Amino acid sequence: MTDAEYDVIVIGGGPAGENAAAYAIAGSDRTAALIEHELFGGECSYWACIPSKALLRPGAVLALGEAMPGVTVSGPQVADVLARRTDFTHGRDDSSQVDWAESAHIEPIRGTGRLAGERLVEVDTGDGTRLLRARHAVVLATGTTAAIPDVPGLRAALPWTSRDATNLTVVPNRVAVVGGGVVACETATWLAELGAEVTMLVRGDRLLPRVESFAADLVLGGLRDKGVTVRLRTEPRSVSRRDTADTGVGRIHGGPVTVTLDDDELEVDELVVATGRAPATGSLGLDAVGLPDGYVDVDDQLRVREVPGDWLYAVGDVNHRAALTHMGKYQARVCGDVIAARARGERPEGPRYTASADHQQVPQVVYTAPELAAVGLTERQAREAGYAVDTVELDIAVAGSALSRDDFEGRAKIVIDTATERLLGATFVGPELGEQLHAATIAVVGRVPLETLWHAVPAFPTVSEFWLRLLETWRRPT
Ligand SMILES: Cc1cc2nc3c(=O)[nH]c(=O)nc-3n(C[C@H](O)[C@H](O)[C@H](O)COP(=O)(O)OP(=O)(O)OC[C@H]3O[C@@H](n4cnc5c(N)ncnc54)[C@H](O)[C@@H]3O)c2cc1C
Ligand SMILES: NC(=O)c1ccc[n+]([C@@H]2O[C@H](COP(=O)([O-])OP(=O)(O)OC[C@H]3O[C@@H](n4cnc5c(N)ncnc54)[C@H](O)[C@@H]3O)[C@@H](O)[C@H]2O)c1
Repeated sequence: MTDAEYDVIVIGGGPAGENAAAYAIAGSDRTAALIEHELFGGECSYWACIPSKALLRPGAVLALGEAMPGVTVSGPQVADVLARRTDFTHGRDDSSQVDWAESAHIEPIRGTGRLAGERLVEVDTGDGTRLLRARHAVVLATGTTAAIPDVPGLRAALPWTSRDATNLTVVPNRVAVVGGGVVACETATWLAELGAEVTMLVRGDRLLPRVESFAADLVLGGLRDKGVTVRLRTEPRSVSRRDTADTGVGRIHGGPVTVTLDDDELEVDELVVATGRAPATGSLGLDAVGLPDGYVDVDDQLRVREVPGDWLYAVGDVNHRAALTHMGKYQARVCGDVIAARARGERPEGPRYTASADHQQVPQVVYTAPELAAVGLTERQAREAGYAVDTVELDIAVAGSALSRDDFEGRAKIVIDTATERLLGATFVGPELGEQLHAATIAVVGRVPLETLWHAVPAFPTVSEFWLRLLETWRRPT
């Protein structure tokens, strides 16, 4: 006997889950429940994208001011930076997200959801258990949590995860960041900007293994220029800490931490673990529908593979296709449209109902200093995918970049499919170049021939004139 029926039930109220629910019922009288066991708005709003970018922006503004003769800037005022961050996370009050859900005719349910069989979801609300039935679809959107590697003593030392680093209430004097991915690089950037003495412990021989190597090198140089000590080919062998104390999120979790490395030791006041993510599927009941625990594999309509009947979908980080907020929301829009079409008795066919951009056309901005913006395939990924490629790579030096700030240094690379003369990927590194990325995304997704791009004339004197230099170089290779 079920307690309630909805057309659509979404488990996980992050950005992907919210969008899937909204799109699945938009403009109809269909009903949706959105189940969240923590904060509606998810990791992105309170613990990840929003607070991290709020912490990084002051450093970028300060650097711009310092590079502009005639302008005097000072800072950062740490208390004000942290206060603005907290404004953006609403002090972890999710009532505005609840209001949004209700205004979109989605019923928010606080509790932990788990699959209990075909179209059945059990919710532990804290006061008891409710059994819900979905008439059309169940969507899994439970995201990920920080992965903590099995290093002796590490867990017992109560290290910071990204949640502590983004919600810091105090800047540790000496801090070590374990990892060399996006979270590690961004975290090291804001901690150094806020005055910490930062050491990065990076297992590999470079940062950011999935980006063009010139871009990773420039990010490495930028971190070192900020005073960050980056130790490559280094990982903790064991960790010990005196007086551990569970003081809460973003506070120092006890006395000094000793990190034992291969050849020496490092003592710091706090340790941040940024070694990747694990799927939040442990208590999701995947076994109830015959699935193993772990990331949930989906097709391009976001239907969970291996589960027949077109009723179970997964969007966002939990499906491991492209762990970025904008890509999770993109998948959610497709998924919601697919569910809506099926509910109307239509066959969802064609591009509107197919997630295609999260394979080889993913845009991402890494908010380090310099900023790194990339879309599509790197040269190496393109070659591995079987393309014959041409590349153009150059320093960005146009009137717009020189005018924008006295310290402008940037570099751009494009990857071109030799057979079709279309762009497969682009990478830009330099101050505020994230804002230049969407033009490249349109060219990659739109498969715009470079001969056509030649007629897309960048306005003078904008930074975007570097596109002209790229195309000139491609037309007249030296
Ligand atoms: C430090 C950091 C910075 C980042 N910065 C960026 C950035 O700048 N740009 C970007 O695009 N991406 C960024 N990301 C990645 C981004 O946060 C994720 O891609 C995004 O949050 C994924 O959205 P989601 O909805 O799939 O999952 P989540 O945001 O993780 O939401 C899942 C929700 O499901 C809930 N949940 C889990 N299990 C259950 C259950 N059984 N029942 C009920 N509720 C459940 C969770 O409480 C959570 O609220 C960053 C990540 C980190 C860690
Ligand atoms: N600006 C943005 O778009 C942004 C910002 C932050 C995070 N994100 C996304 O969030 C996701 C998670 O990012 P992340 O940086 O946590 O993960 P990641 O997978 O990008 O990087 C993890 C890093 O940890 C290292 N590592 C893994 N296990 C280790 C171990 N046992 N010891 C030492 N090092 C180890 C890896 O070599 C890698 O360098 C990514 O998909 C990322 O794109 C995006």
